[in-house]
Amino acid sequence: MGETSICQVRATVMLYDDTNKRWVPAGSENPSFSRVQIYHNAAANTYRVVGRKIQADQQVVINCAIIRGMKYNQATPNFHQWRDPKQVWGLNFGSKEDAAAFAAAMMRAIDAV
Ligand SMILES: CC(=O)N[C@@H](Cc1ccccc1Cl)C(=O)N1CCC[C@]12C=C[C@@H]1CC[C@@H](C(=O)N3CCC[C@@H]4C=C[C@H]5CC[C@@H](C(=O)O)N5C(=O)[C@H]43)N1C2=O
Repeated sequence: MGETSICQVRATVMLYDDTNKRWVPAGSENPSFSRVQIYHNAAANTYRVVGRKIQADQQVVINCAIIRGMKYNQATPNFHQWRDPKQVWGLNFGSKEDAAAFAAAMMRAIDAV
């Protein structure tokens, strides 16, 4: 057990390719939706963002720790982004409601770690 999901949304997970200054879909060439969740490990009080492709292979396309002091940027109502030590992640949400729910859970997690 160990981890509980505190939110689940649909989003296309993007990575910023700093070399070519462009966003690329995580996990494959063509953008497609993933089920993105925030997991909480109560024992360790850690949180992470995990996303799996919704289509067949359930490929994990993001597995990113939420760290203290992380800045979560709600660039538009549908596109939010943040930096981890290695790269910049972007989420293109399926709906503004999903975006708002994810942002609320993300900001709770950032405040809690
Ligand atoms: C200080 C810092 O780190 N700043 C970061 C942001 C940040 C601030 C604070 C805390 C954390 C972070 Cl991460 C920063 O500015 N970053 C992070 C890497 C990329 C970027 C740099 C330049 C470009 C210019 C344009 C802008 C951009 O990317 N978009 C505009 C807003 C939504 C727009 C929406 C969707 C995506 C889907 C594809 C592309 C498109 O719509 O076709 N696109 C966009 O074009 C998207 N950029 C960025 O966000």
